Amino acid sequence: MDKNAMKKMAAERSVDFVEDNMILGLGTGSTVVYMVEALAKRVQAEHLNLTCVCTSIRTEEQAKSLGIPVKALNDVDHIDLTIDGADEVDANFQGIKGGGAAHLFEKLVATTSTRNIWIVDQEKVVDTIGRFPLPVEVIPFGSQQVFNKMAKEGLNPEFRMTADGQHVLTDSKNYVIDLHLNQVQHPHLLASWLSEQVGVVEHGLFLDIVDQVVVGAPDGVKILTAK
Ligand SMILES: O=C(CO)[C@H](O)[C@H](O)COP(=O)(O)O
Repeated sequence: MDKNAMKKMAAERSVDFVEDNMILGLGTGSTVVYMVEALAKRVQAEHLNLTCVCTSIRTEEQAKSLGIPVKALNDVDHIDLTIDGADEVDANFQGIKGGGAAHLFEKLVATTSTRNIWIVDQEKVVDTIGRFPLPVEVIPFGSQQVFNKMAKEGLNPEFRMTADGQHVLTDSKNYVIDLHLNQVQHPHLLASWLSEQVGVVEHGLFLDIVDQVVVGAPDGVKILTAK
């Protein structure tokens, strides 16, 4: 089955968890695009009263264009539920995000949220995270020095560039360094090391954050719940 079809299945199922009057976090990425479309249909059909907090300019534009009410993270006092995509997730519900360079806002919204649901296709459920390059957002000033430290640690860093050779910029106008690790055996240790580096704004290790994972697979949608 095509990967996008599996993403769409998971995305459409995930909006069943949305309840009237919720403050809802909306993630970023191609799976989230399907989720926002499905959400807009429910809002319209059931006249749901929702307040949504978006994790990127892209998601905010889509939500607004479909008539979904949006507020800034600073303007809400809590978030009930956040639905987001992910790049990889293991059996312990530890994951990697940031393939769309939105992990800083995504982590802020996720850690404000009472509950977090990820929507993925089955290929993203892995034994050990790290095959997907780990995104790290860094400020442009001195980023080459941060890169050099990562290289010295054996983390195989690579600046994320556009097709025409420019640095990919996050919504906060920062750079992204992708770490080619192949596998992350000790995610908490790596997360601590990265967080200690001056110039690092946020990394894409999302540890102990997600509560449920909605997985699109050829034989249907599976809902995994954290132990
Ligand atoms: O973390 C993210 C963006 O920063 C995305 O949620 C993640 O990259 C998954 O994207 P997609 O749904 O397009 O596969």
